[in-house]
Amino acid sequence: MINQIYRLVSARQIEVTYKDRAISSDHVVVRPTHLSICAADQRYYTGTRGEEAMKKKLPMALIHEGVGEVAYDPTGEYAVGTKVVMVPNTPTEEDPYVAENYLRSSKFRSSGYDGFMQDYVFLNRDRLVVLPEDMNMEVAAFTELVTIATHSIARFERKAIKRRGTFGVWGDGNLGFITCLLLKYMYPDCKVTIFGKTQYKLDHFSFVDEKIFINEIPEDYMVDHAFECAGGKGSQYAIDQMIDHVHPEATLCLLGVSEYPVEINTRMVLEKGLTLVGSSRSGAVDFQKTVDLYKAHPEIPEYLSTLVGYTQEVTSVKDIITAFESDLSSSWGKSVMLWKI
Ligand SMILES: NC(=O)C1=CN([C@@H]2O[C@H](COP(=O)(O)OP(=O)(O)OC[C@H]3O[C@@H](n4cnc5c(N)ncnc54)[C@H](OP(=O)(O)O)[C@@H]3O)[C@@H](O)[C@H]2O)C=CC1
Ligand SMILES: O=C(CO)[C@H](O)[C@H](O)COP(=O)(O)O
Ligand SMILES: [Zn+2]
Repeated sequence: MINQIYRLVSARQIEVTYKDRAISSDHVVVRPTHLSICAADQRYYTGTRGEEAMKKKLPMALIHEGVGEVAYDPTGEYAVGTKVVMVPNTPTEEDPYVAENYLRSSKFRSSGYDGFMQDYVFLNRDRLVVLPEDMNMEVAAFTELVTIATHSIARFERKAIKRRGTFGVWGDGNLGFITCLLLKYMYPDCKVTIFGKTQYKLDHFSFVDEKIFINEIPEDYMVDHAFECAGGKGSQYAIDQMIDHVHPEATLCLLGVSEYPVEINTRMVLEKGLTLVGSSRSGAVDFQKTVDLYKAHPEIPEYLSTLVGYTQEVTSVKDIITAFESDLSSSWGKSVMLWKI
């Protein structure tokens, strides 16, 4: 069949390409219905990802956060119309120690490989997770971002010392919101503090124990462990404060992506015996865990609906451009494309 793929060819320029795809029993064909824009997509769309990466990875279809409905499964394992979340990472080998999202051989959609902006997505059958039938699909669209927090907390759990009294999360945006929320559910007895910059953003964090402006942190305020969800230029400032405001032997989980190397106060990392744990992307197991969490706690998707910031019906390339441009000027939440192209 002929599939249409909507590829970014240079900054702010998207073109349609046509690709002939053979249907095989290895693949499930999914029709995307709701696609959500990630900060990483915006770095490619605006060209701020850096000249070298743009040259190396383009042209490619953007978007690695998305859900859809099964359009065809040659084996009949999935019924037509089944609502699924799509896993953007495609591993090509297995390793007994290294997770699929850290294997250099893995192919990650919208980072050198075509993302979900296509008429149909051909997925290996272990690259989709069935969603509850009554799931809010605008929320489900950014499940991939939720899996980033799921994955990072799982790494934290394996690597940190066992004290779990207080957590600090730096970054009052999407990932900070999700990380605070999951911490509250995974460690119900712990105190979670959000460290942010903007009152109206912090107002959305109704479920945390404390909200603190980053320029008003009391000198003696300490947490057991900290998560960095700021990214960009904010990463360095956040990591600096995290180092100052954690107890000795804390674990600092780093999630924010920065285009430039950030300076870290290694003297204090050494003196306090801190563990820095970086996390990038996620794997199929994190998607299954996240969907299980949605099912066990239906309040989680309800809280997450606070993050649906902007929705755009997409029936043309012009609508895709509108969605990306509007996302750039949106001050809160995720932008979701209702994929009807
Ligand atoms: N590791 C991974 O696999 C993934 C990483 N990411 C990355 O995570 C980062 C956050 O993404 P997302 O939440 O969607 O982006 P947002 O822009 O929604 O959130 C970032 C928030 O952090 C705030 N901020 C900036 N500096 C600081 C600071 N020093 N202390 C506290 N808060 C600060 C920003 O405020 P303001 O806007 O006012 O500056 C903003 O509200 C990005 O870099 C993104 O690329 C995303 C997905 C996966
Ligand atoms: O958003 C992400 C995962 O959800 C990652 O930050 C993103 O995949 C990083 O990739 P790239 O190197 O292409 O920016
Ligand atoms: Zn992303």
